[in-house]
Amino acid sequence: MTAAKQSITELYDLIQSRKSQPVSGSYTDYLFTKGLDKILKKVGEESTEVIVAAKNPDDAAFILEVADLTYHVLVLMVERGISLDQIATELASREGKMSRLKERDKINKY
Ligand SMILES: N=c1c2ncn([C@@H]3O[C@H](COP(=O)(O)OP(=O)(O)OP(=O)(O)O)[C@@H](O)[C@H]3O)c2ncn1[C@@H]1O[C@H](COP(=O)(O)O)[C@@H](O)[C@H]1O
Repeated sequence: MTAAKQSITELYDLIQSRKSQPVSGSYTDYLFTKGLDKILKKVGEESTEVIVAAKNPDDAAFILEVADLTYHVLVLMVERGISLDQIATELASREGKMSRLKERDKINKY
């Protein structure tokens, strides 16, 4: 497993454990206690921050905002009971579909 895959999986598992075994004072626990609307608000805010940072040449700021958004999306997935494997399966199912669509577009051009 690559470092990126491993760290996302580990973070997802940690977030999931915060849901099943709440740790008082934990930010993740705070989000789960507040509930879905609060998590959605954070995902919205963090998405906007990613958009703003992407327009700035400062890579460090952009990376920080993408990391914040990633964390909050993982919290949202755990809240909704969606696993990383379910997302991976959906992405994998597009592989063939996307190349078929590209082929169809090529054919339609001529
Ligand atoms: N990756 C993160 C992470 N990214 C961002 N954040 C928190 O997200 C918040 C975003 O900052 P904001 O200023 O937007 O929000 P805020 O004003 O602090 O809070 P709000 O009142 O707006 O909700 C900060 O408090 C960050 O600490 C995170 N909090 C936790 N994690 C990871 O989650 C794991 C579990 O953390 P705890 O649940 O806190 O133990 C740890 O390993 C952390 O690495």
